Amino acid sequence: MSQHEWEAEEEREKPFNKEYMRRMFGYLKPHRRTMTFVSVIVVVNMLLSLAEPILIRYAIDEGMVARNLWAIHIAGIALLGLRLGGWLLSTLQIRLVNFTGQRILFALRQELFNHLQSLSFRFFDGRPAGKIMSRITNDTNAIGELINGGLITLLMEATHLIGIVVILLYWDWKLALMAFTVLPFLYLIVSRFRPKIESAWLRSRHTISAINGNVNETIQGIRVIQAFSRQEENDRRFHEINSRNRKAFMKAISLESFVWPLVELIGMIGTCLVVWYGAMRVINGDLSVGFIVAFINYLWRFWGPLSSLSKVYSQLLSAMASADRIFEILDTKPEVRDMPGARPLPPIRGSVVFDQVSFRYAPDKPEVLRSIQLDIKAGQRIAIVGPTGAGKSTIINMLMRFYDPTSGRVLIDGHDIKEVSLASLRSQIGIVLQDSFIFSGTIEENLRYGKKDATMEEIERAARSVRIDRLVEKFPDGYQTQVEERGSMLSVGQRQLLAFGRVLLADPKILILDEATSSVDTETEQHIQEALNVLLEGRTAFIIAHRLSTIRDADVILVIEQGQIAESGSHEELLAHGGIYANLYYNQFLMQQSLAKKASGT
Ligand SMILES: Nc1ncnc2c1ncn2[C@@H]1O[C@H](COP(=O)(O)OP(=O)(O)OP(=O)(O)O)[C@@H](O)[C@H]1O
Repeated sequence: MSQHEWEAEEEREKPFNKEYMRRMFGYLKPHRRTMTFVSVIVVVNMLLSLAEPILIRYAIDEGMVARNLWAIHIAGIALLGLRLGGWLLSTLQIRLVNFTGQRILFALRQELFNHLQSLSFRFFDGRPAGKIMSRITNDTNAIGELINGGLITLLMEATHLIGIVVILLYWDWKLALMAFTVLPFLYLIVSRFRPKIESAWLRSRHTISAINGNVNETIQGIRVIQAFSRQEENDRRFHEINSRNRKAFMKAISLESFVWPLVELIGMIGTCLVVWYGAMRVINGDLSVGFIVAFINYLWRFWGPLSSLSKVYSQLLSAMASADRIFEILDTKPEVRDMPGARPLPPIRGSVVFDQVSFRYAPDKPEVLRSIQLDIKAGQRIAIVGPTGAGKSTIINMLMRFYDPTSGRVLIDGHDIKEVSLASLRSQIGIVLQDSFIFSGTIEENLRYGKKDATMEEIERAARSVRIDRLVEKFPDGYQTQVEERGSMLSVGQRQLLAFGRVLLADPKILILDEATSSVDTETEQHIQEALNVLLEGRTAFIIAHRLSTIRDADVILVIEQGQIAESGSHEELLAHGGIYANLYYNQFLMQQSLAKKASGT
């Protein structure tokens, strides 16, 4: 799915979906008892609140009109009691609902995060990271809010409405129907404007995520932006998105400021009708003053729940869209996973066979690897060379089982890697990528990534072997030095050395290395070369090679072109063959080396 298709997908609002509702309720199941208790509290609280106008009626008719001071005292104390009871129940209700909501949110976020980590690379291909992140934060919040606030509001306001309607009809159905004559108008207005208000808010939310995305990209790419002096152009783009957000917000507010007061006005008309007709009946002696005051009090309480319920409905639809996105992730099964009954891969020596391996990234994409046949002995060093996009990294992806071949098999020490457990496979293969990913934390923690239970002695030994001990000594905090996110305080060469240390600690039998193309100073280059020799010692190594020295030292050089092994053999054999490699060597590698020599002045 392309980014544009993806964004279009995110824009859609989802209709009510029973299945999603059932699944969302599933998260309430472990809290069934608490929620039942909360429901009882909500209903009791509503009943207490519904009793208030009855007491007011009593105070007026039996107290003020009948001039009975006791009735006024009783009503006053009872009203105070009701409010106190209501306060206690509300405190309990708010605490219980919010705590439960947080627990559900916690579980949902945790489930999503765990699942995300298990998903195969294919899932992440073409899905922008920002969007995935917003699912973990915003979408879980939307569901949490619905469960938290929405469902309780629904229960509370529905009880309220039903209670009021029953009381009003029971007390005086004619007067009640007179007040309800405005309901169809209210319905018309709300149903006409609510979708407009909602879509304005939706636009406002989407433009806010576009703003976030833009700021994020600017921070990530600030070096390139400043190097290319793109600030003005970026300002212009940001201004455009920012204006879209302002406009969407203003539209939403304009609509709201028009609609909700109008709803109140119409409700007021209903109340006025009751006041007018009711007052006449009071004058006629048909109704008491207390009755009409209490009746009007109920009517005041009637319009509030109506608009709350309409908002809950919007909340429900937006939670549906969030549920759709969250369940899409939760329902995606990792493509690459352990087969039923997968055995652990026993400790390996490191021989690798590619048996007619072909691969395409998606069914509608062309084949990226075509019938790759390879037979590598344990301990051999393989340099993979070839033009960009030839399929070098894809070969590595097959070996790590980041993707499964479309056809063919990969065997390690004779074991088909599809039949062994992923954890046992990957723990025996080490990988160092071009731009080594360094996590925020200390240098020690980053090294320990290779072996959780490594002793400090092992860590120091590994650091010495890959020459990062000198770097560590330079920092006052030594191994406890905090490296920022992505290791931004370290140079490219230092990051590479740290990644070497990490892999060395893991001590894998097979090593995959994507050599950095960026040039580093001669001293670091020398450190890297020395560290590399230590690292490669006694391991089968696959190196996507850019350095002439690595290529020349390799036991086998694989020349990949358009997803096929175009040539393979040792440096001397391939030069003698006079094919693609010989051409590459004379035209590219030798030139690179002489340029590098010139640059370093040697
Ligand atoms: N995740 C992916 N989804 C779809 N196509 C991909 C994906 N990764 C790579 N490709 C395509 O597969 C082909 C081989 O890519 P690969 O990364 O293996 O090339 P490479 O030889 O390692 O290139 P480079 O030297 O530039 O890193 C390319 O045409 C590339 O566009």
